[in-house]
Amino acid sequence: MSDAVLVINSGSSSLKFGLYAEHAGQETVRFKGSTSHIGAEQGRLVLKDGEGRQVRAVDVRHPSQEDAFREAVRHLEEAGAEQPRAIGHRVVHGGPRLRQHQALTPEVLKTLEDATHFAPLHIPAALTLIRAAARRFPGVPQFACFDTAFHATLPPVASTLPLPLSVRQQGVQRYGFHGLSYESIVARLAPGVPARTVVAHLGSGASLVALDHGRSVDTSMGFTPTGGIPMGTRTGDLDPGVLLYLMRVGGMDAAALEAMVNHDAGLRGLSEGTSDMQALTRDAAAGHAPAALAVDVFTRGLAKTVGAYAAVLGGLDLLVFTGGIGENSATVRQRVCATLGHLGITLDARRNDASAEVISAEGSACLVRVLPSDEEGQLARHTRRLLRG
Ligand SMILES: Nc1ncnc2c1ncn2[C@@H]1O[C@H](COP(=O)(O)OP(=O)(O)O)[C@@H](O)[C@H]1O
Ligand SMILES: CC(=O)OP(=O)(O)O
Ligand SMILES: [Mg+2]
Repeated sequence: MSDAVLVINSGSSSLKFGLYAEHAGQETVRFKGSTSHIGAEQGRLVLKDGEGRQVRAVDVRHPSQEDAFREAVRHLEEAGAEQPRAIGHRVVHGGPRLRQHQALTPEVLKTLEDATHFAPLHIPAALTLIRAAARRFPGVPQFACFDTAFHATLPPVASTLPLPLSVRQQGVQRYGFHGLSYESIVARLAPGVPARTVVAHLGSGASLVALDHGRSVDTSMGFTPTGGIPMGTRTGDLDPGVLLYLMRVGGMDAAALEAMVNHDAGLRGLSEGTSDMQALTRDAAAGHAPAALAVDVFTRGLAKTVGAYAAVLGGLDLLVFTGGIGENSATVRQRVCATLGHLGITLDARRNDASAEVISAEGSACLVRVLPSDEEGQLARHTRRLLRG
């Protein structure tokens, strides 16, 4: 029987997946793929083999995550992938009772179902994928890895929201997300994780974490992945008075507000068009004022959070950029770092333009790095560990 582990990372608009085998105690990629723009008119499915060679690249239209999953499995099989021994799912939010990576038993599934109101955008999608995978691979054990698990180390001063006790007792608190991504960065830096590190995960969803010797001590997303810094289509933190105003004066109900703050806001709302950072930085450079404003609001939110976390950590030794924007946008990194000179950050422009692994200048008091997020590798490691019990 194969020892392959299939991992499924469903994000807000993409599905990333991978098949991993174990060689000399290390998880190695057999295949890795992604499908983008789920729900949009046109997306793209890309599949690569273990050597990074592209074995598939096709235009696709996937109305839902389930369609994307079915197609991903079809392409994997056509490319010669073996049947998985176990399946690991990234689950963004498990609510207050599911914070540890674990086997998906019927009880755990029920607990996840009961937590739907904690993350109505994420939990139903995760449940759909788990059920689709169970139908497609009957009898193959499945495991859930939660984005929130990494943030179990948040001290009460960071996890507590300033709300009455009766509300806090319901589990309304800061959970924090992108935990698998942060953990992959810590693993990459180990054993030399500097004492005072900030990681900025900048993808469709974006958040930052303050790491004290590699442990999460503060993070920008809160009760849901809608909070924190402004994102592609999400507001990030917002004066609660705005929501009350829109309910009273705009007549908006919970569903309308949920759609607005998650899908029509952030870069998309500011630019009155796209949420794609690559297009926005290009349009901003060409003098398009709404695009320039969108980039400015995004980078200012980022810089302010890095500054706040330097205060929490008592200084900063290392700043890491990761995620689609963090790994690719020299403009965003340059804008953020330009306002952080007082923390001892100096960028090397050439290295930044090349997205080199170290982009700070020689002699910069704070190191700045660009590192790839490896949520899938982290999923594979956890899944195999859990499979072995
Ligand atoms: N060269 C680039 N310059 C700027 N932004 C980029 C570039 N390449 C990708 N991005 C941005 O990365 C984001 C997607 O990041 P990713 O981490 O893949 O997202 P997801 O959260 O869906 O996993 C998009 O907003 C896209 O615009
Ligand atoms: C937590 C979250 O926002 O996930 P993603 O960035 O994958 O949408
Ligand atoms: Mg993501």
